[in-house]
Amino acid sequence: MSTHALSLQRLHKRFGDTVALDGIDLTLPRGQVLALLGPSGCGKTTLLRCIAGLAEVDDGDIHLDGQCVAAPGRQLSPDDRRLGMVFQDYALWPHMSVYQNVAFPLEMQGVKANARRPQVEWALSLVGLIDFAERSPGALSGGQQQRVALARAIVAKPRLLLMDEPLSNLDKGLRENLALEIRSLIEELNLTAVFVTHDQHEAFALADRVAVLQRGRLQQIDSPEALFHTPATPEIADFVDAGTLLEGRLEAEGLVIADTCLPLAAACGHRGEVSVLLPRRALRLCAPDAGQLRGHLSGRLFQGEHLSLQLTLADGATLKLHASHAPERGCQAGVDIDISALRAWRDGAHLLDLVPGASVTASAIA
Ligand SMILES: Nc1ncnc2c1ncn2[C@@H]1O[C@H](COP(=O)(O)OP(=O)(O)OP(=O)(O)O)[C@@H](O)[C@H]1O
Repeated sequence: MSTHALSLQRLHKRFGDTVALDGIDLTLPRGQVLALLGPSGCGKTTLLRCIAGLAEVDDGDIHLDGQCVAAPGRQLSPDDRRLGMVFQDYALWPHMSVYQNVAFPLEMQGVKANARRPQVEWALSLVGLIDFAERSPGALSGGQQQRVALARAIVAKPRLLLMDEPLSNLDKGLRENLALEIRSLIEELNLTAVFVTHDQHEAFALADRVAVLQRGRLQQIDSPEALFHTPATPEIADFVDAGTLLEGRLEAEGLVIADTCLPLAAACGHRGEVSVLLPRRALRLCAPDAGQLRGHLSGRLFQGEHLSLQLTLADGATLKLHASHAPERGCQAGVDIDISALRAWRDGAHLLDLVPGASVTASAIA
């Protein structure tokens, strides 16, 4: 039997001329949570719908626990896939009580009323809503309604939990709390889950692994930490807000960014235009004349644990960095760069080795 709860091979899906999924391959081990992350229109909802059985694949196949549930000419119905689903807009039945909503999947499976009760009570207790069983969904807050949807999704002990933007209708504080609750529920029940989001914070908070989709293709699949610290392309770096992206140039003398040459400790084979990622952790605020780059503080946001800063350089480029102290907005400041933490690509996709660990001093280009 397959060790993977979910396995997708060469998945293709078109809508007329639009290629929604363009050859997706991925596997998900049992007990893991996978986020499908990407910009609007990248294909993440289509992928979730194909897994759920709500859309048919054109090519490729989908296996759940080693069982083929979708392939050209083979399409197991959603009910036969034994999945739990949570939708962005909760999708609760307004004319049914909370209890009846949660009991519904069991009823569909033909579980007798007296056998349903302990399972429904178990699911409602898990989401902290046992005292709300007789209420109608309309008499609950958004967060409570999403918990009911979660209880309904897990009540029949699905082999895979699918969630479509489960937190996006909730306000920030509630989103964080519910993310923590969902995460601990998933761990407690050892569930395998796939969820769709366009918000990297939601993906990072809930997932063990994050799959980034762009234009129907899987661009990178990694842990949240690896995705954030080692994005595979500038586009992904930009999407997960991994720092500042600048256009630069590799020359014999070193890496040129914002008219400043950062000498590399050893030569990098490539010469020419590059995209450079400067993660916040690579930039340290210092006195105006002490760093390799200098500019004025154009943004300064107090965020509790740190200040979130923007430093605009003479050429108009703006660096994003964090600091614990900073002068007021408008003041001049310098930035010290840890070149070993930078990433650079040529042609927008080919990662270059910038010689990690180099310690640099900068020289201005005339
Ligand atoms: N039923 C449909 N008919 C025609 N085109 C569709 C259909 N469903 C999706 N598409 C197209 O397929 C592509 C992928 O859509 P999909 O909804 O999967 O993207 P998404 O990443 O979930 O976007 P969003 O975050 O905006 O929901 C888009 O170009 C979309 O317009």
